[in-house]
Amino acid sequence: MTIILAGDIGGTKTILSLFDANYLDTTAAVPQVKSLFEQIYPSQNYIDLVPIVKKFLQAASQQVTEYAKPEKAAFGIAGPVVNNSCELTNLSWSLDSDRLQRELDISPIKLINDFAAIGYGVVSLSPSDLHILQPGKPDVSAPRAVIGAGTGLGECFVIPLSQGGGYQVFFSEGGHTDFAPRSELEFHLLGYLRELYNITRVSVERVVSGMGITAIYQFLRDHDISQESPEIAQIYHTWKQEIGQEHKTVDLAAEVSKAALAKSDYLSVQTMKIFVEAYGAEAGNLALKLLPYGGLYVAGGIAAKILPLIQEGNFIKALKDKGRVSPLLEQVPVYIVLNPKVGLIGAALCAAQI
Ligand SMILES: Nc1ncnc2c1ncn2[C@@H]1O[C@H](COP(=O)(O)OP(=O)(O)OP(=O)(O)O)[C@@H](O)[C@H]1O
Repeated sequence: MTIILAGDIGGTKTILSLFDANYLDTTAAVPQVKSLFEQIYPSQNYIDLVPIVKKFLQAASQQVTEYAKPEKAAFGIAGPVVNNSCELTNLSWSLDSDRLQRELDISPIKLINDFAAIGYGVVSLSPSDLHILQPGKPDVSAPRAVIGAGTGLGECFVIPLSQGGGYQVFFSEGGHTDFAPRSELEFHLLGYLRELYNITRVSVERVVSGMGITAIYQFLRDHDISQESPEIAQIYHTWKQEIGQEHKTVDLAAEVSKAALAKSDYLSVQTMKIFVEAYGAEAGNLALKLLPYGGLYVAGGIAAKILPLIQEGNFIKALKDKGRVSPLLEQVPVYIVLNPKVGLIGAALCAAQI
C-alpha cells in the first residue's frame, strides 16, 4: 500500500484526502488512485496549512484502519505557484515545499496550481464523471486540453509521455488572452467592459467566468433597464451594496444562472446565452491552438451547474464556428467534467508520479 496525501487548497476551503496509490500503474492508459479518508476545513480559520494537515493526519490515524504516514504529497493551490512556492490569493498563507516537508516530515511534497491539478485529474476520470458533448474521434496519443470557468478562467493542456506511460501537465495563462467579440452585441459588450473596469484591453476571463456572468448581466440591464425583473433587481442591488465587503449574502452569477435554467427571467436567459456562446467560442480557440484529439475537457465550477444550458447547442455551435477550419473540430472529443473532485484526484496522481 502506498499512501499519498493530496489537497485542494482554496481561499474559502481546504480539502484534504488520503489516497492509496499502490495499484497505480503509470503505463496504464487511465491511472487510478483510491480515496481512503477525506475532510474539508474552512481555510480562513487557520493561519497556515501545517496545522490543518496535522489535524487531518491525527483524525485519519484514528479512523482509517489501514492508516500509514503518507509517503508523499501534492497540493493544488489557488494562486500562482513558482518553484514549488506560492503566496495564496485571498489568504495570508505563504507556502513553500521545503518548509512543508520539514514541518510535516513528509517528503517529497509538490505544490502545483489548482487548475494544473485538474489537468492531472482529467486523464483518470471514468465515463460517469463526464458528459459527452461531442464524441469526436478520440486519439490517446494526442494532447488533451482543459478549460474551466469558475472565479476566473483556467486553461491547461496535458501531453501523454511516450516513454514509460504517464502524462505531463502544462499550465497556461490562457484565461488572460484577449476577448474576441464575434457579433455586434459582443462588440458593444467589449466597449462596456472597457468603461466598467476602466481598462483598454479586455481579457476573455472578464467574460468567461463567474465575474463575467455578473458583468454581462450588468451590461444587459444598463442597456434596457425596463427588462429587469423585481426578483433579480433585488438580488442585484444587494450584490452591488456588498461589493468590496468580505462577507457576502448573495451570489449574483449563481442567481442569474439559476433563473436562466428555470427560464423564469428574461435578462438572465439572455445573459447566460451570451456567456455560453463566449465560453464555447473560447473553448474552440483553445482547441484550434492545440488540436486536442485526446479530448477537450470543460471543467471548473460553472459548467456542470449549467449543463442543460450547454446542452441546448449554442456552446458546441460557437466552439465549431471557426470558418474554413471548422471541420477539424468535428473530430475533437468534447467532454463536460461532472466530478467536482477532479482537482483533488489530480493532485493525488501528480504526487504518485513524483
Ligand atoms: N450555479 C451557478 N451558476 C453559475 N455560476 C456560479 C454558480 N454557482 C457559483 N457560481 C460562480 O462560480 C464561481 C466559483 O467557481 P468555482 O466553484 O469553480 O470556484 P473556484 O474558481 O474553484 O474558486 P474557489 O473554490 O477558490 O472559491 C463564482 O464566481 C460564482 O459566482
